This record gives sequence, structure tokens and C-alpha cells, in this order.
Amino acid sequence: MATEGDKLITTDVQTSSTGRVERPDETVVASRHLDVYYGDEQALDDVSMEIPEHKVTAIIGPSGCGKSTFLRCVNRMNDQIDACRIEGDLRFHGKDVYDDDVDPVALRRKIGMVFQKPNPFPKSIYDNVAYGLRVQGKADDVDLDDAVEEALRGAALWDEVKDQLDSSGLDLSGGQQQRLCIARAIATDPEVILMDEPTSALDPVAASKIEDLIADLVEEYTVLIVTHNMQQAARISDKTAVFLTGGELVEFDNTNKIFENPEHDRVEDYITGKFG
Ligand SMILES: Nc1ncnc2c1ncn2[C@@H]1O[C@H](COP(=O)(O)OP(=O)(O)OP(=O)(O)O)[C@@H](O)[C@H]1O
Repeated sequence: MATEGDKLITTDVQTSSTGRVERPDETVVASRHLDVYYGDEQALDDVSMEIPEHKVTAIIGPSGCGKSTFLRCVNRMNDQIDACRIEGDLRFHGKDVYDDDVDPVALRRKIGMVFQKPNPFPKSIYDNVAYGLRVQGKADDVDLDDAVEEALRGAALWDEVKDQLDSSGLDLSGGQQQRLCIARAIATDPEVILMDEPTSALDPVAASKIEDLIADLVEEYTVLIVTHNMQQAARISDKTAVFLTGGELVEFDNTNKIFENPEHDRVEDYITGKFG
């Protein structure tokens, strides 16, 4: 019987286009025949895709094609929208996240989220990062100072804020606030980080720092990112999903393939800016 050790020894190690060491793909999130409706309007149409672990998967497509809707299905943020109805299934490590026995709050600890507009709490930098651990009742189990430092280091923010941990998170620059939100998300040790256009409200320098950070984050986490910026998707992702109008997933493949030789004319037209 193969052991974990055998698997590690016999696995071919390759380097991807992003320069990262390739691991064999393990699916962490999978949708099958996923349909989503807001009232009578269909936002996602029969979406089946498998998100590989420890990779960056980008979702691109024109406005209104359902990118954010898909992201919000993964950690059940759509539960908060009364008109939203979901059919088909969406699995996290093989377990349907919409099963009755799944606690959405616990799910969101495993699948964290970072939004377009940085949204730190009106609290100190320290308390922003410690928040999730305190809510989970884990603050007594871990050394909170160490956990806060580790999360801030993981979000490439520690060196900039280590002498001002008591200052308000709202006093940071936009880019720092976004990295603080990433620190807050990783403090509770999620497996997946969902990012909904995390750099679109930032200047190019701040955006570039987040892109560099994402490249580091996939060593430990799986990143699923919605972006309007095709260059960004090409730069930072391993896999790209192209959604087009009507909430249809038209193509999902390695990012190089999507940008260099897509299968579908509609994808090529979108990538080359003929519409969208
Ligand atoms: N809360 C909601 N209530 C009703 N309809 C919604 C809601 N959220 C999204 N929709 C509709 O669902 C469709 C998909 O929206 P979604 O925000 O997922 O698209 P998107 O691709 O992320 O768009 P954008 O790039 O503009 O952010 C759109 O037609 C949108 O109007």
C-alpha cells in the first residue's frame, strides 16, 4: 500500500509558469451542475469546476457574468441574500457545503474571504488580527501575541506595523488595510482564501504588493480570486476560469492555455478585448 511518504518520493516535481514548485493536483473545492438564481434571474448556469489545492485559480469574465456569485457560493455568503436559490452541488473536500449539517460560520473559518474594498474593523491593528481567534474561543489556547505576529508576517505587513499595533487599522493606507484584512483572514488558519477583486481599489504599487503576497500565500493556502484585470490573472494564476454572459463557465484550463491558445472563439474574443 502506498504511504504518504511513497507519494512524496515518487511524485515528479515540476516548476510551473509562475515559478512555483508543482504538486500533484488535489481538488479542494468542486462544483457540479451548479445553478444559482436571484428570484427569477439565473446568475450561474450549470457550472462544473474543480479548484486545485495550493494553486491560484482566477475567475475572469465581463461584468454581471456571475463571478462574485460563484465565489460567494463557496463559503455560503449567498445565504445572506434572501432571493438567492442554489441548485446542483458544491463540495469542499467532498462534502456538500449546502448539506443541512454544515455550519456556515464554521465553513467560513475554513474558507476565508477578502473583499474588493478593504474593510478593517474600527479597532486596533492587533485586535483586527486577534478578532477571529477570540470569537472562536481560541485566544486562551494560543499565545495571542505570537499568533498576531505570525498572521501579520504571513500578510507581509509585520515590518510596517510592528511598532504601532495599538493604532487603528483604519489609519493604515489602502494597501496596508487590504493586507491587514488578509492577516485577519489567515489568523484563523483557513484552507482556502476567496478574493473578490482584492486590488481594484488600490494604487498600482499597493496592488503589486498584494500580487506578490498571493504568490506566497499559495504555499499554505488555496486562492480563488475574481479579477477584472486580465493581465493580473495571467500574471498570478495557475488556472483560469472564463465565465461569460448568462453565468456560463465557457472554459477552465491552465492559465497559459487560456491566454495563449483558448479552445473557444468566444473566450479568445473576450481575452483579446473584442467584447466585455
Ligand atoms: N444580491 C443580488 N440580488 C439580485 N441579483 C443579483 C444579486 N447579486 C448579483 N445579482 C445579479 O446576478 C448576476 C451576476 O452578478 P455577479 O455580481 O455575480 O456578477 P460579476 O460577474 O461578479 O459582476 P461584476 O464583475 O460586475 O462584479 C447579475 O445579473 C447581477 O445583477
